[in-house]
Amino acid sequence: MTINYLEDQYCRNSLFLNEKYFEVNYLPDQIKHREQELIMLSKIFIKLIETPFRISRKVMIHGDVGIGKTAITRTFGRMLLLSAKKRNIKIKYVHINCRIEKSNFKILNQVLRKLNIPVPIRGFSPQDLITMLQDYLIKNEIYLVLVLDELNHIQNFDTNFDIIYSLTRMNDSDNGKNFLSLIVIVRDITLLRNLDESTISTLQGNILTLKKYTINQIVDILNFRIDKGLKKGIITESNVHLIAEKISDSGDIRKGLNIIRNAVKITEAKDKSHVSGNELQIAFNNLIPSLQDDALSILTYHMTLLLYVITVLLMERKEKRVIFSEIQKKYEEICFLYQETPKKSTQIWNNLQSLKNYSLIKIKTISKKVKGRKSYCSINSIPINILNEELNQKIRNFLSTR
Ligand SMILES: Nc1ncnc2c1ncn2[C@@H]1O[C@H](COP(=O)(O)OP(=O)(O)OP(=O)(O)O)[C@@H](O)[C@H]1O
Repeated sequence: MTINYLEDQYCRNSLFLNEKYFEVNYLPDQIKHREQELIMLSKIFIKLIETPFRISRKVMIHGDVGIGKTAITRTFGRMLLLSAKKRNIKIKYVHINCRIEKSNFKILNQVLRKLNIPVPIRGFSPQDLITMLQDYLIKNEIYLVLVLDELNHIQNFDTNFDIIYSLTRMNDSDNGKNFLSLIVIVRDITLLRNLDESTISTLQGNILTLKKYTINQIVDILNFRIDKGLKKGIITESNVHLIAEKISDSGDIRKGLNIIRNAVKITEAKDKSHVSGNELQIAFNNLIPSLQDDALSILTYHMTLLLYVITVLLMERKEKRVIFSEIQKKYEEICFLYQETPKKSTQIWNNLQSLKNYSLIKIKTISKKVKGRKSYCSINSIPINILNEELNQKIRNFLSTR
C-alpha cells in the first residue's frame, strides 16, 4: 500500500508554533508602518459614522505587489465595523477579490451571497443583480462599503456594462440617502485605462498611494510573524535582515513570509533545529512564482485535494505527467481516507480546468482514434516536493477546522 504522506508529515515534530502566521491570507491584529494610511482612510470615511447615509465615498488604493494594500483595507474594515456597531449604525463591509471573481456577474453574485441575499442561478443580468442589491440595502437600511480588490483582473472592462459606474449610480435613490461607498484596489493605475473616463475621474477623487517599506520596516513586520509563528531561536536576527535586504527591491512582504516558511520547512526536512544560511539560500532559490502570487490560497478544498493527488502521483512514479483516470482514482482514495464525498467526474474535470487557469498545472489531451481521448496533467517549473508540502499543510488546516 502507498505510504500515507499526510500521516507521515503529521507525526513530525515541528519548528513552527503555528504555521498560519505565515499564510498570506492571515490578517495580523497589528498592521505596522501603515498608520498614516489608516488615518487617511479614517478621515475619508468618518462621515459614514458622523452622519450615516448622507455621503458616498470612492477611494482608489494602489501600490506594488505585497506591500499591504489588502491588509490595510481589511484592517480599516474591521475598525469601521467596530465604530458602526458601537453606535448601532448598520454598515456592512464586503471585500471581493476580482482575480477570483473575474466577471461583473460573478462579482455581483458574490456580493449578494456575502450579504445573504438569495441569488438566482441564471437568467439575470449584472444590472438586475445591482437592482436586487439596491432594493435590499434600501429596504433593510443597510450601508455597504464594498471593496473591489485587484480590480484590473475583471475580464470584461471593455464591454458596455461598467460595474463601477453602475454601482456608484445606486446612490441616486428617491429619498436622497446614500447606501454605498466603494474602495478599489489596483497595483497599477494605468491598467484601468479601459474604464469609462467619468468613472476614472470618480475614482481618482481619493487616491491612496502606498510606498514601499524600508528594510528596517520589513524586518519589523517579518519579526512580528516570526515571534508568533516560530519556536524561539529558529531564525537569527541577521538572517531576517538578510531576507529583508533581498526583498527590499520589490518590498513584497509575501515573498519574505514565503522564504521564511520554506526555509523552516527545509530545516525541518533536514532534522535540524535552526535555519542556517544554507537553508535560506535554498528557500530563496526555490521561490515558486505561483506560490509567491498566493495562487494556492484561492483554491477550494477539493481543488487542493486534487492538486495534492497530482503531486503525490508524480512523486511516487517519478514521471512528468499523469493521466486523468489515475488522478480520479487516487483522488477518490484520498477522499475515502478523509471521509469526504468525492466530486463526480465532470466536477473533477472542471476543477482541473480551474487549476490550469490558475497556471498551477498543464493539461494535454491526446486523441487516439481507437481508444478515445486521453488527458494528461503535469506540473511544470515548480519544485514538486515543496508544492506537495504546501498542499499537505493546507489540507491539514482544512481538516483541523472541519
Ligand atoms: N504593514 C504590515 N504589517 C503586517 N503585515 C503586513 C503589512 N503589510 C503587508 N503585510 C502582510 O504581507 C502580506 C501581503 O500583503 P497584502 O496582501 O496586503 O499585499 P497587497 O499589496 O494587497 O498585494 P497584492 O497586490 O498582491 O494584492 C499579507 O500577509 C499581509 O498581512
